[in-house]
Amino acid sequence: MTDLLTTEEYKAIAAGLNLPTQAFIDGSFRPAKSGRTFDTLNPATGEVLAKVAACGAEDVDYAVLKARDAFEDGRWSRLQPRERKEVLIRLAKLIKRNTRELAVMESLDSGKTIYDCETVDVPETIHCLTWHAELTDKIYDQVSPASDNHIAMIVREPVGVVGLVLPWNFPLLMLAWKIGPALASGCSIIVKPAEETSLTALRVAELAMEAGVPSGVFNVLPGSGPDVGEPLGRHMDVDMISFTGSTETGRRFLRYASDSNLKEVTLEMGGKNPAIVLDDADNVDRVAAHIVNGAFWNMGENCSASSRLIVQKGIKDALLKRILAHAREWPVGDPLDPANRVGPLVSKTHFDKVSSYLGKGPKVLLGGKADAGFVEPTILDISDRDAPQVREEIFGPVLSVLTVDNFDEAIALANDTQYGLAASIFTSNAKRAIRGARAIRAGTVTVNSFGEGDISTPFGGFKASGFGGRDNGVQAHDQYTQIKTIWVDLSDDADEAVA
Ligand SMILES: NC(=O)C1=CN([C@@H]2O[C@H](COP(=O)(O)OP(=O)(O)OC[C@H]3O[C@@H](n4cnc5c(N)ncnc54)[C@H](O)[C@@H]3O)[C@@H](O)[C@H]2O)C=CC1
Ligand code: BAL
Repeated sequence: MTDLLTTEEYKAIAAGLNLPTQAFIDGSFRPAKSGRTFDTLNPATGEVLAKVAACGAEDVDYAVLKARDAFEDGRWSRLQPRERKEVLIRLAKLIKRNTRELAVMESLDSGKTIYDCETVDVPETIHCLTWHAELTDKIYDQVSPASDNHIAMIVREPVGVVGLVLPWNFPLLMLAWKIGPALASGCSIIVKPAEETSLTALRVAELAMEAGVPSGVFNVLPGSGPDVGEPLGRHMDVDMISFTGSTETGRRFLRYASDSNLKEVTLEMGGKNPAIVLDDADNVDRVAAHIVNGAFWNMGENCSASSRLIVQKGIKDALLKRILAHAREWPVGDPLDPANRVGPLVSKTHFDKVSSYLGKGPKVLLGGKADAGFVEPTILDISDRDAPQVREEIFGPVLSVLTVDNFDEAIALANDTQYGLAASIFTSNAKRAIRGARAIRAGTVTVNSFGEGDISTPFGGFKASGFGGRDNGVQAHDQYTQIKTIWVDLSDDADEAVA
């Protein structure tokens, strides 16, 4: 980890940034064909950071054409895996060399704290790209035991032209989660960043060219969901979409695919993630620190945020006391001040949505205030299990506390949601921990901790949280490859037939 700078030093870097604002297609920056732009704002100040190209269907068509050309002529898709690996490792190194610039750009554009950008987002982006690069030449094809008279090879081939549709909560890291395995697999990509946060994806595309990714392989189209996401989702020459965002928009991508060419679709969507704390949990202070981190990290703008604390009544008072103490240690304020852990929410629209859940109904144990884009870490004690704060994904720093009598009730409540992305369970009883982890219907369950795992472990959801594949892990490469079976007849008859 690099040493953090002072706020003044970060502001000086911010003032000197050269922000990328145009679309990146076929190896160069260019304006939208319509000439239109949109304002991207700094959520901490509300000021316009830059005017970014507002792409549309004609830009999508052009980028798909270029990505298809690149894919078919093999300039990337048919390189030796070892060669792709070397280029991607160079890209990871270039990102590392530009850590400070990317961290500040990310913080300005999204409101994420510079502390998180420098210590998590940029380093994890580098780690993710390096990991997938290293995997490129270590994945083997298979030979089936089907028949002595044949060789039946099961080979992986890149899917083709893929659209990567990104959210705004981890702009760089979600970019890395998708471009890492997509590029390693040999696909050509069209990235559609969230309109709130286009800048770092554009800068990474430029760095990818510098690293040696050939033109046409890595394209970035900033613009709105309806203007860019929908034409990409409906395009007849896009082979696959990998999406992260809301469940509502995820459903749309399934419709786009079924209305067009039945492209493959993988969806990583929302969550209403439970953290269960049983009476026998060890080290209440440590549990409290995990709960607070799970709920408030990244302003709660996290699909796997622990947004429902399900606590057994015997431990509730002691736990809440420690949770309140930890939560008070999360300073809110200027995201370029490295002491702050909570910055502004990403946009006015999102701030209004999160604010609408505060102050109505449930008992407020902490926080509850929202002002000028910033929302205080808020803890609500709730008895109504159908309250919107219990049912809906708030995607802000709001923790809902629900009290239960026993283990079975806790598991039932944990599963009483349309979502199934992540969960945690805190207990000193190993059998209950495993039984609970198996019983919770979620893609990732952490025991006695909060976390999303590691780049080596697959990430995705059950139920309305996920569809069609996993990010991360070796399994991420499954998304971006097709399996083909090739039969070779070895029998003498076959030779005679050929002769
Ligand atoms: N699972 C996750 O990581 C995320 C979940 N969310 C949830 O979604 C809620 C709404 O946030 P949004 O930014 O509106 O999410 P969203 O799902 O609408 O946006 C995600 C991406 O989809 C694109 N998109 C939006 N509408 C589209 C359309 N009609 N066709 C094609 N593409 C489209 C957006 O431009 C963006 O790139 C949040 O409050 C949160 O609850 C939001 C972002 C990430
Ligand atoms: N937490 C990483 C995935 C997401 O929030 O979308």
